[in-house]
Amino acid sequence: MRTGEAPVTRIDDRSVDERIPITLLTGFLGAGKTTLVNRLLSAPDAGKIAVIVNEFGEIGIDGDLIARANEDMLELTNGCICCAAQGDLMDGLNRLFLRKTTGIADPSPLARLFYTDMKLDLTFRLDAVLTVVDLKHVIGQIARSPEAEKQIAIADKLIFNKRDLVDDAEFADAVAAVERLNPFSVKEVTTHGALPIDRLLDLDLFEPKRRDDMVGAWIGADQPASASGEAGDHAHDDHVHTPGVGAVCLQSREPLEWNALLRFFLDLAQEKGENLFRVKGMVHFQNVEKPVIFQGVQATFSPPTYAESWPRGEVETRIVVIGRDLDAAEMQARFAACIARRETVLDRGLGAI
Ligand SMILES: Nc1nc2c(ncn2[C@@H]2O[C@H](COP(=O)(O)OP(=O)(O)OP(=O)(O)O)[C@@H](O)[C@H]2O)c(=O)[nH]1
Repeated sequence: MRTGEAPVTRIDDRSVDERIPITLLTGFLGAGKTTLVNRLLSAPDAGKIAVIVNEFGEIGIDGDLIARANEDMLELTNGCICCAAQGDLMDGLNRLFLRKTTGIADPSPLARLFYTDMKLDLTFRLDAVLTVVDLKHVIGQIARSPEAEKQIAIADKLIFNKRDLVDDAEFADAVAAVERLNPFSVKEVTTHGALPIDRLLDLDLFEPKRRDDMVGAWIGADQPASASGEAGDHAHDDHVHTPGVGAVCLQSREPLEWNALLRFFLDLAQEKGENLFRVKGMVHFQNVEKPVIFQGVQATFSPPTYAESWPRGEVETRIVVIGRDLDAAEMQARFAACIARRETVLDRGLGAI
């Protein structure tokens, strides 16, 4: 959905999603992306993976660094996934790993493509945006680079790398600095990108549809409330005015009204523009039993889908908004206006007459 367009609700049949999963790997210069990809490709259970190393039109400077450890590995050094999808290149391929060469690249245009390019959407699904974080240097990178902030803000999973280079105090400071930008994403801590394949691929964290067990993690519902920087029902004073990049979590146990929430997001997308990075929501709508997954990257929203069940069985709307200079108090006030008005006994009685 682009700003101004109404989304179409669709119900997914998860059992028949045979699209090729794409993992988008991003992270600042030298964070450890190549190291991680090398490890991944050497894993005996890696299967057939294509690695697209570059952004469009760039020279493949990293190509030689990626060890051809596995004969099933396919590397597209100047690849465009749209073109690749048309050839036999993709035959038998079961995974595609997209590795951004440039450490300062913004991953959001590509993520948005999955909402807007229907041809791409037929063949591929974006599994997750993984952002590698250099624990040693991330605080300086956040201070100097808006792109570094954005890469962290948009991540579905943050991979804190180079644990060997920081002591416990530096580690805690770095994690705190990153969590201020994106408190809700799933996290891993590692050295030299040494993570098992099942913690990197097939996570279903970008737009959870296939794995209900990931929905709670996707929306940060598995994390303690004190770490979440919530607005909504439980606003914390220290998160009400967050300059720079930050997250606001809106929550409500009362059901919401569809049109009002839609208006809320259309207005937010219009007002914030480029400064709105990511929206992830699991919404309890009036007269709808199942949770509705509602999410977007910048002003582009995906069609809402249903999840099968509520995390921990708790029926509660939880929407995470990540962006720059968000006014949590104002957002909370507007969000409160989206709560559906209760039908009173009298109203129902009158309706029956
Ligand atoms: N000590 C230590 N060094 C690491 C770790 N991970 C990666 N490195 C080193 O950090 C340097 C950069 O790693 P790369 O994997 O090339 O990083 P990258 O993100 O691909 O770098 P760019 O392509 O420049 O963006 C290399 O010298 C790696 O060997 C780690 O966990 N600990």
